Amino acid sequence: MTPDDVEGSTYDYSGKHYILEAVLIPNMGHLSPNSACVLVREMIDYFFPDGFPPTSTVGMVNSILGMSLIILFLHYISRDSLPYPPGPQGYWYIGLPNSKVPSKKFWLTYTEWGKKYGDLIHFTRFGKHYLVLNSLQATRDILDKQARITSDRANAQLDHISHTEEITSLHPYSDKWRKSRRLFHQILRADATSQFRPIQTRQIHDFIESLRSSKHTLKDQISTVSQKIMFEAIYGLEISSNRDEMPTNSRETLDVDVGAGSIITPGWDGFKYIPFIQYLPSWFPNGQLIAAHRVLGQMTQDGANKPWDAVQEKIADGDHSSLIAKLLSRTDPENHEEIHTIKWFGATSLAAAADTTMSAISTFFLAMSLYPHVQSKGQEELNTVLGKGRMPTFDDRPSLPYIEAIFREVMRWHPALPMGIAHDSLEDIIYEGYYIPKGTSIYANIWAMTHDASIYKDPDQFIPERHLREDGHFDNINSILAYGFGRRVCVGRYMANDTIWLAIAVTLAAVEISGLPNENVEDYYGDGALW
Ligand code: HEM
Repeated sequence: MTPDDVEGSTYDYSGKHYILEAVLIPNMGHLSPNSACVLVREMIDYFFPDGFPPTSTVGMVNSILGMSLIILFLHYISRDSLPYPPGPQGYWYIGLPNSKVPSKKFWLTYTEWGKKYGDLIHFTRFGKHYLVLNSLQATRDILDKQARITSDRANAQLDHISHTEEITSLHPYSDKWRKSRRLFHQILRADATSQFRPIQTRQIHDFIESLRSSKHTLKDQISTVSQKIMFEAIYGLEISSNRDEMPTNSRETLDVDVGAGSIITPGWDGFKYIPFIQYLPSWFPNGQLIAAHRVLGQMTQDGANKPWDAVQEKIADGDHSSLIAKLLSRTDPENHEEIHTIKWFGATSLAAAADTTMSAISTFFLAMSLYPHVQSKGQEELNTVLGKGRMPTFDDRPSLPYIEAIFREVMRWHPALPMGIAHDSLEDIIYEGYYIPKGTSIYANIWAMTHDASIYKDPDQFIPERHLREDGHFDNINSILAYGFGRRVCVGRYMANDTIWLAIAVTLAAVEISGLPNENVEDYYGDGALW
């Protein structure tokens, strides 16, 4: 190789030592891809003069050193000489250690870190890059405007063991996701969700009855109504409570998922990227995580199979009334791919809807308990518009602006997924002079955005009035940040809007909320991401 092979280079190519020198110099952005290839080829020649694989011990040591340097070199040239966004520094390869990765109420920590690092916070874990976006502007620029390259989901070897990749919310950006999302859209788009309103109405009225008589905790009852709506709407199945075998299964699946490195907590899935981790024996540090993924895999499968089998039994008995049965009746029985999509549409609906809906309704109860004057104002509006004793219906929604404002404030005050679900980047991104490498997990800190004091005065206070405008209009429902961004925005948001709005309106019309019974307020506004 001659100096001409490397464009604009100032190196002395008289000996092979230039390779080491080049590798150790971080700013390699001036190299063209061609020149980089030539350099890598030269490095291979240098470290493997007798060919590959090496036959002696010295050759083996040489090759390990050589491969490490080549990887380091490729890493540096891909940075295009721009810095990563600022963020907490970790150790080589390990990146940020466990003890430094926020796990409890992590959205608060990232909001606090934003004061030090700014709107973009970057860190690494085991070679995986993480980026937290603390401002709406940066989120719109990266997740909305660049949605074509920021709509992937992380997918590691362990996700095959846990089968979580079968859940639509966790599908990589692929044809499989597109097909599944199309099915969701067909059933849950704005003008289709009214089909579920009779179910939502009946279940929410039953919930009010249970509030008066049930011995279960309030949280259990809220969880029950959230799950009952989904089981009936999708599978046509009646469950008795959230402690039934089927829903408990989906609840526990989520718990195990969080423990096993869920992608709703930035950095916690980092260990999944340790090379060959799926082959570690269980006695090895982190080896138990593989076992946890196997358990998760069984639970994920059960969560999909049990309601599916129950529907098949109903179909065999001649009952074709459920949504799943209707979808199957339109599908060629030989089209196994389509049937698989329908099956996992059901499982995803349960997993994605139940706890998010529960979180929002719990937040409403907490707010009414802490802000009794808001409750009174809501009840006054209901009495004035509907007359005392009449239960609100979906048709009343446009004439109840204060109830609408309470709903909007619930969604702002404590979003169910305060940092959404990570979007992974499919290409390198340069933003505001920073380099965001391909494969970065990008989190929108929704909580930081809905608590931005420059937009929401006294953001920690529950103030529905902030949503009331003089012209009487509300922002489009799609502006609710709690539903996420870009092409992965929550596809169930219209159904969620209906359930949560009706639960708020009917509860206010029917019961007085005064202090939360027998439970710690923190249970409603707790450490978990979902509630
Ligand atoms: C309070 C209620 C809800 C909230 C706050 C919520 C929030 C979210 C968020 C933040 C995401 C991730 C968006 C992103 O990646 O940027 C999401 C995705 C999703 N949600 Fe919801 N959700 C709710 C209810 C529901 C319901 C009722 C359903 C279904 C019936 C549902 C189905 C889904 C699905 C399938 C996805 C994955 C979309 C995709 O990856 O393409 N959600 N949701």
